[in-house]
Amino acid sequence: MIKMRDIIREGNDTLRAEAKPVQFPLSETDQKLAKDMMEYLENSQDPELARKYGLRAGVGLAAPQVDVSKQMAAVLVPGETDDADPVFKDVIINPVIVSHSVQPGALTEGEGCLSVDRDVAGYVIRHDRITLRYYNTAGEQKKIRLKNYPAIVCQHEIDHLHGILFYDHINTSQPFAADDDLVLIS
Ligand SMILES: CC(C)(C)[C@H](NC(=O)Nc1cc(F)cc(F)c1)C(=O)N(CC(=O)NO)CC1CCCC1
Ligand SMILES: [Zn+2]
Repeated sequence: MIKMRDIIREGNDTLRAEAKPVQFPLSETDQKLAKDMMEYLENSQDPELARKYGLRAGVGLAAPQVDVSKQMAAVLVPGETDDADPVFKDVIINPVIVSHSVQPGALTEGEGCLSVDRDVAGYVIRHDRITLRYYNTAGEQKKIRLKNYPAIVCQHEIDHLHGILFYDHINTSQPFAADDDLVLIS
């Protein structure tokens, strides 16, 4: 199972590398990686297991964060209540944002990252809505439209595949600058 010690932190060059596209059909190794990454998110969102193994509760994890420079990321956005279905759950492979809203969106609380052990305040300016094309582990091509929180999570993970970290999108001189059409997502 993936533990916090397997997650690389700022300073590790893999976090700033351009990840390689994944080949299909998935190798045994890549299948296991996809499974392990999703299992990390599931375990980390279970308070008992998170405490037992010292896991930070995560909604997304990209392969470069476990030092594998491949275009693969697990996303698990939970539903409102414990028994509700997840809002979005999949391993996105070779993802491409094929279109997006002109309108920007940002989390009101800013962002953090499993690979960044410090707080960086400010609005992380992203697209409020995206159309995402990706392959799942079965090699099926998917095309989905996401908005608000799930859209933010997927953009955060896709950034990791291109060596981009969340604070690269924060306005350094005015971290909380917001033009009037910015959608603030809570
Ligand atoms: C960095 C961390 C604070 C752990 C962040 N979690 C989070 O924002 N809240 C959260 C956690 C849950 F488990 C369930 C839930 F609904 C909300 C996160 O997982 N990430 C993922 C990451 O670092 N991927 O590389 C950072 C988020 C910032 C915006 C999108 C992803
Ligand atoms: Zn991250």
